[in-house]
Amino acid sequence: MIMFRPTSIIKFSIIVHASLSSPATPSSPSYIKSTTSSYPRRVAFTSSSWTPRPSKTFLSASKSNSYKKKKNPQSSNGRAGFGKSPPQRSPPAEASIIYPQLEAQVRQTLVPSPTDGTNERSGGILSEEMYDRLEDIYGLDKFNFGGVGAIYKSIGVSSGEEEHSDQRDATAAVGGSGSLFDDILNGGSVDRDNTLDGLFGSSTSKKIGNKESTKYASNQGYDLNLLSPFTKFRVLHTDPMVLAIDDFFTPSECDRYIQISQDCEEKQQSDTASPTKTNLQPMLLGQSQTVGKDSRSKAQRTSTTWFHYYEGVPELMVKASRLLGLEGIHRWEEPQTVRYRRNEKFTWHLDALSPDEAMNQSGAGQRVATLLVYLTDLPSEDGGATMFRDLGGGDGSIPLKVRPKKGSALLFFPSAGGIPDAPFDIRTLHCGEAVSEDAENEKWIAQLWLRQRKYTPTAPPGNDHDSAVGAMGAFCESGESA
Ligand SMILES: O=C(O)CCC(=O)C(=O)O
Ligand SMILES: [Fe+2]
Repeated sequence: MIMFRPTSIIKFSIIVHASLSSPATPSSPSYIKSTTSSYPRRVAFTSSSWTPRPSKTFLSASKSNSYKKKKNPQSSNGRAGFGKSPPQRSPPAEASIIYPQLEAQVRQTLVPSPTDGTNERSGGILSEEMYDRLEDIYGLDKFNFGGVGAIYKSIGVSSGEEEHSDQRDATAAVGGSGSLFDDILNGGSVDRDNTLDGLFGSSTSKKIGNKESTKYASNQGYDLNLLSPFTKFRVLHTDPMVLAIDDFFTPSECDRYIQISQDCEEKQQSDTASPTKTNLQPMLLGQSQTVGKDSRSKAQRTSTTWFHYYEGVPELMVKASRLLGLEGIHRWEEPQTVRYRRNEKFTWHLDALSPDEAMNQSGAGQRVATLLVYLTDLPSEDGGATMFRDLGGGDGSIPLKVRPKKGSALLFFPSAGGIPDAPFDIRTLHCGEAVSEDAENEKWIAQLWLRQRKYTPTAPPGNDHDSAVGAMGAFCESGESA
């Protein structure tokens, strides 16, 4: 069965190989299960209530025009520039069966990264253009707010007057509207100029008052500005943007995340403890359970996932929020670690949620950013790369393969920036390549998804964002976890 039809852009009768990675509270108290047999189960999702309006232009294409005034990284080397068609691509056969090739119009919006720019090398500084794109397309106006030679964007918390993204999100979560997704689901219309604001929960129609701003700021309890800035960016793809941040985690941070996950596995296997807010033990989920409450999203991955208390992973919460320039952590889903043993993988999927899932879960909305941190190194012969089927690497190779590099983070945006009025960017179709049978290391990643608005965690039991403030504060002060 054809699962996704990019050809039907206009009447977007979506058939999604539905969200494959949405977390869920496990339905069974037995957290360890090895049910890999039903892979890959393909289930069509058809939303009759959701029919985006026709659209003639592509968001990224229209955004592209403004960048022509600036230094266009594509023009210098004769590669496809904004608005031009990249070379024809032949995606891997396996993915084409499930997800047909992108339609020509959509392919035109793929803008590969330059091969000769400084951003290609690890250690490069993110260019002004990239900051602009992060702000204009993805709504991140304080991205990384620093860096040697980069644009300094401080996250101020003292005035009480500044309108922060999370504060706006909090407003939206308690009744603010005007978001693209609200609009799509309600069958209304949305002004193109408001689309990005809505997408990222930053509707200006309901501004938050000074009083609430002050309260929010003073409750924060940690200062992200104390962290030294990230400096090692690689722009792996320009549009849609895929970034690597090579100085995200230290090797010891990587090791600690693996260790706490493994410890928990041992304890749960020997039935000596289960996760509680006191022991902060992460919760280990079985394979098929990692992918959602609903039957649409079963068993696409053969890896194992742990859900962590926010409080138990302050490094991740602090660094992720600092990278994206967020005031608070309330929009992050449950932090996760994932282990892929030899031969394990995660098949082609989109991280964006189906519209109904996005509107459930306490109105948290769509997944707007995926951040994953590689906790182990895997050389190319060992497999385990994150692969983007329709994006090209800097050398023109397809698919774009991101090799796991210990401590390096990968950031991309599953929903904004694609086809206007569609809640996900189908160009970000990706997978976790199988780890080779004889690979030296297992592949481990830590992972976070950012939602449009405040998210209510469901696991481990009693998990909540606010409890992490103390641990995050301690980490910000000392640069080390407590
Ligand atoms: O493991 C990877 O490289 C990708 C993981 C992923 O795409 C996901 O968990 O959604
Ligand atoms: Fe994914």
